[in-house]
Amino acid sequence: MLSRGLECDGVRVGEVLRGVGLTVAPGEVVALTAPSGAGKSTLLRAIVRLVALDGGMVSLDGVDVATLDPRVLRRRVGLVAQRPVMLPGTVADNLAYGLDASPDLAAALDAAGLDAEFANRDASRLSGGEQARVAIARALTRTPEVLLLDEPTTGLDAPLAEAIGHHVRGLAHNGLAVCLTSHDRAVVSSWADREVEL
Ligand SMILES: Nc1ncnc2c1ncn2[C@@H]1O[C@H](COP(=O)(O)OP(=O)(O)OP(=O)(O)O)[C@@H](O)[C@H]1O
Repeated sequence: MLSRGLECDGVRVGEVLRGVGLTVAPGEVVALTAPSGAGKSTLLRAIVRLVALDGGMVSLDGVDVATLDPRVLRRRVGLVAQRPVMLPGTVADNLAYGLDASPDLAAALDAAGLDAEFANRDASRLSGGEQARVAIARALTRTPEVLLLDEPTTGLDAPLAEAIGHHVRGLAHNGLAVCLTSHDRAVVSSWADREVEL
C-alpha cells in the first residue's frame, strides 16, 4: 500500500469496472487510457465518491476514502469533469465558491492558462475551452493533493493544451499527484510520466 498519494485496489462498479488497480504518487502525472465507454470517468467519479463502489477500496495516504467527510475528500482530491459546470456569477465567484478565505485568484488563473482579467468575466458566457480552464483553476484554489483531470484538453487548441500541460507538470513537480484521462496520444506522451490502461 502507498503511504502517500492515491491508491485504487480492486475497484468494482457494476459491470463497468471489474477490479481496477491504480496508484498515483505525489509528484507524478499518470494517464489513464482505455477505449471510449470503458469506465475512465466512472473511476474518477468513484474516487471522489460521486459513484458508489461495489467492491474494492480507494485510499488516500493509506486511509480508506469511505471514512472521510466527502467535502474534505473533494478538497483533497480535485476532480475536473469532462463537461464542467459553471456556477452563476463571475469567474472569481466560481474560484472562491465554498472557500472560507479568498483564494489566490491570479495564481490559480495563471496555472490554468488564463489572464488575471478573467476574474471579473461572467463565467456562463465563456467559451467551452475557457470554462474548461476555469474548472482547472477552481480545483487548484482548493490546494488539492490529488488532481483528477477528465479529458482536460477538450475544446482547447494544441498550443493552449501544451501550455496547460506545462503548468500541470509544474504542479506535479511541486508535489501534486495528477491523474488524467485523454484520447489524445500527444497529451498522454507529453503530459504523463506513465500510462495505465484500464
Ligand atoms: N454508477 C454506474 N454504475 C454502472 N455503470 C455506470 C455507472 N456510471 C456510468 N456507468 C456506465 O459506465 C460506462 C462507462 O462510462 P464512462 O463515462 O466512465 O466511460 P469513459 O471510459 O470515461 O468513456 P469516454 O472515453 O467516452 O469518456 C457507460 O456505459 C456508463 O453508462
